[in-house]
Amino acid sequence: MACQIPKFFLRRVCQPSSPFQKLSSQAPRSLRASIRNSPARRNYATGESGPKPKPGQSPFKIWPFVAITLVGSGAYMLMVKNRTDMASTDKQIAAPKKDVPTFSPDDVTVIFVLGGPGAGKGTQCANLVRDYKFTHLSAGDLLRAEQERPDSEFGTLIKDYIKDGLIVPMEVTVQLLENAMMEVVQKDKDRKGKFLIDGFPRKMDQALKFEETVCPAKFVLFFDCPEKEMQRRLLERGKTSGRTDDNAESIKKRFKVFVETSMPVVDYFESQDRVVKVVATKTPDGVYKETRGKLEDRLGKNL
Ligand SMILES: Nc1ncnc2c1ncn2[C@@H]1O[C@H](COP(=O)(O)OP(=O)(O)OP(=O)(O)O)[C@@H](O)[C@H]1O
Ligand SMILES: O=c1ccn([C@@H]2O[C@H](COP(=O)(O)O)[C@@H](O)[C@H]2O)c(=O)[nH]1
Repeated sequence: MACQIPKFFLRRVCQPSSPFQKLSSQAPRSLRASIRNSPARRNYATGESGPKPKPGQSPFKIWPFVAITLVGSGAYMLMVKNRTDMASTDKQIAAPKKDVPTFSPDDVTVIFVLGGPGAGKGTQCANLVRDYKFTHLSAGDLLRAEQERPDSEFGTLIKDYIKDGLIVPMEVTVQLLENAMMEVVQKDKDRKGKFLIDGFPRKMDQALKFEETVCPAKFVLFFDCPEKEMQRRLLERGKTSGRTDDNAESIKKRFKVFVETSMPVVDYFESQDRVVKVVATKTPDGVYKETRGKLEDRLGKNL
């Protein structure tokens, strides 16, 4: 079970190092030496200097220490109480945890579509929409649309994350996906219930959150393509796409995030036998043939 540590405590305790730790370990030797050898330090460390006590008088005056300790403890307890109250207020503000996902997997089919940047996810999703009446929801497209929405409070944040190929905090993306699914389910009776969620989940927290609160997925459709080919495709696409992340520098960052953050998600689903893998190096038609065949095998008449 996860350890329940109050957030304020974590924030304080998990700082990598205090300024003082940094100072003592990273400061130049001369500065460190001058701290070690200061007169104040010598005084407490050796007891060599200072006035001598009278006979029968304790060398230490104890009351100032007792007073400082009592005042200090009182202040600390007050601070802890204050922070605890703040933490419980946070909990009241946070959205209530849902007990069940919004959509049941009995009514709604969700297939996550993953693969590196430029592997051909969008291209193959378009084919599947045409032939099997899936609804295609690209997490990247939804984020780009939200970024452009005039009243969005997340516009700038999304813009910065996308440019650097980073994963936008999951709450934003999961909510955008849930809203889009709800809209389709409520409006379009024909298409209700069959979703290709493209380019998502790219990070474990997204995967867990989505399956817990929105809908458990059937499996991941994974397009496997080497970086060299993906880079070639993206640079070609970059000539006309207008995307701020289809350039050599952003592509490099996106590949790194894909390997370090998104591949563990594929491994997680693989460990549950929930990955359908397609080789994505052939022509678009060749890739589609394999995709179709494997989906028919897996879904049968539900495709
Ligand atoms: N099998 C393929 N062979 C060659 N080019 C392809 C193939 N599939 C897609 N492409 C081209 O590569 C580019 C990237 O394809 P696509 O947009 O489908 O990839 P993606 O995985 O959705 O990318 P991203 O994750 O960046 O959104 C496009 O210009 C597309 O036309
Ligand atoms: O779940 C997601 C999906 C995407 N992003 C960000 O969007 C860009 C572009 O995604 P594409 O799928 O290539 O259109 C991606 O690099 C991320 O920065 C995200 O944050 N979370």
